[in-house]
This record gives sequence, C-alpha cells and structure tokens, in this order.
Amino acid sequence: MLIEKTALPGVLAMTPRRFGDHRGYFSESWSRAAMSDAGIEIDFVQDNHSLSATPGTVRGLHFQAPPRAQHKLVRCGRGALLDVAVDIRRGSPNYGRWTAVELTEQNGRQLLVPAGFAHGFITRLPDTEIVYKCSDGYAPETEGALLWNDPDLGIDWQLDQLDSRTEAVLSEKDAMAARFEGFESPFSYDAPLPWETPS
Ligand SMILES: Cc1cn([C@H]2C[C@H](O)[C@@H](COP(=O)(O)OP(=O)(O)O[C@H]3O[C@H](C)C(=O)[C@H](O)[C@H]3O)O2)c(=O)[nH]c1=O
Repeated sequence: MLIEKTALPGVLAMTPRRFGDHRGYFSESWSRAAMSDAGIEIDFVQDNHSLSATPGTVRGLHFQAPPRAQHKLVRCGRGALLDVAVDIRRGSPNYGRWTAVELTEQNGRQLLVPAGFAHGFITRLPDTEIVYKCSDGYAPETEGALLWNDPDLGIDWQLDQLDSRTEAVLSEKDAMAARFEGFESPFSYDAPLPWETPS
C-alpha cells in the first residue's frame, strides 16, 4: 500500500498494490493490517456505493456532525472522478482549505477523508461508480452540506477537464446547500489527527 500526503494535512492518498496478469489484476482494496501498519486505526462499519450516470455529476460537499462524524476511505470502482475534501474544523490551521485528487478505476488511488472534513466529488466519465468505507453509519439528522462552488471556498473542480457543454448535475439538496460565509461548523480542532502531519 503506497500512502502519500496530500496538499491538505490529514487527508491521505492511498494506493493498494495491484497484481496484474493475463486475466487483468488483483488488489486488496482495503486491509485493516495495512492501515494499522501505517498507524491508522479506523473501525469502518459501513460501505457506500453510488453510480452517477452523467459526467459532471457533483455529489457534496457533505459531512455528518459529531457524534456521528465519519472518516471515509473513498475509491473509484468504475470511471473517473475528482474527489474533494475541505477542512471544516474550527481552529484548524487549515480551516476552509481544500484538496482535490483524481480517483479513477485505472489509477486505483483512494482518498482518506477524515471526520471534520467535508467531502464531495465531480464525475468525469459516464456511469462512474464511487465506493467508500465509513467509520459510522448513516445518521441523516446529523447531515450537513456546503455549496460545492462556493466562491469563499474557491475549489477548483477542474471543469476544463469536462466537455465544454457539460452542465453540473446536482441533487436539489446540493443545489441549495449552505454558503461557507457564516457557516457554523460543528467541528472543532482539539488536536491533530494521529496521522496528520504538516505537508
Ligand atoms: C449517504 C446515505 C444515503 N442514504 C440514502 C438517502 C437517500 O434516500 C439516498 C441518496 O442519498 P444522498 O442524496 O444523500 O446521496 P449522495 O448525494 O451520494 O450523498 C453522499 O455523497 C457524499 C459525497 C458523501 O460523502 C456522503 O457519503 C453522502 O452524503 O440514499 C442511505 O440510505 N445511507 C447513506 O449512508
């Protein structure tokens, strides 16, 4: 398992080893031991899987508030997407900062999005599937959302990578998500995450 820091402390890129042969490839897409060897002890309890038919589909920026906050380990099962994490921990030295990493079926890269970070993605190919492990179950009463293209966050969704005629496809919930200005985050930065070292 190759583990790399991203531009945003706390968010890690992980790429499991692939064993290719004439049939294709095999990979241990997740291993508690491999994570533990890297000092990352997370008890995942739920797998999520969504398919987005149209390129330019945006899901996010979402989070579940404490006590139901979720660490997520995200990968692309089919197609390609740009995965985004935003540090929304009040008092964090990186509050409001974001990172965007391309996850594709081809590159096998995964993103560890810790609790305290909002998560979202935009798809780049038709029928893109995202699969991700969560460290807590679904608690809709604790869900929060921030507007994906909020100018105060200034996320570069790399829309130039999409066909110029592509319009973002959003759920109604996401289209009306809260602005970052005046956002009262439920997360506070008490201490760095065990694996959070400055990039
Ligand atoms: C998240 C979730 C949803 N649902 C049900 C609720 C709705 O009836 C339906 C679609 O939910 P939603 O529109 O919230 O799905 P996404 O827009 O893909 O939301 C996810 O997208 C971003 C990128 C995330 O990181 C979160 O995991 C999650 O918020 O699935 C469940 O039954 N269990 C769940 O854990």
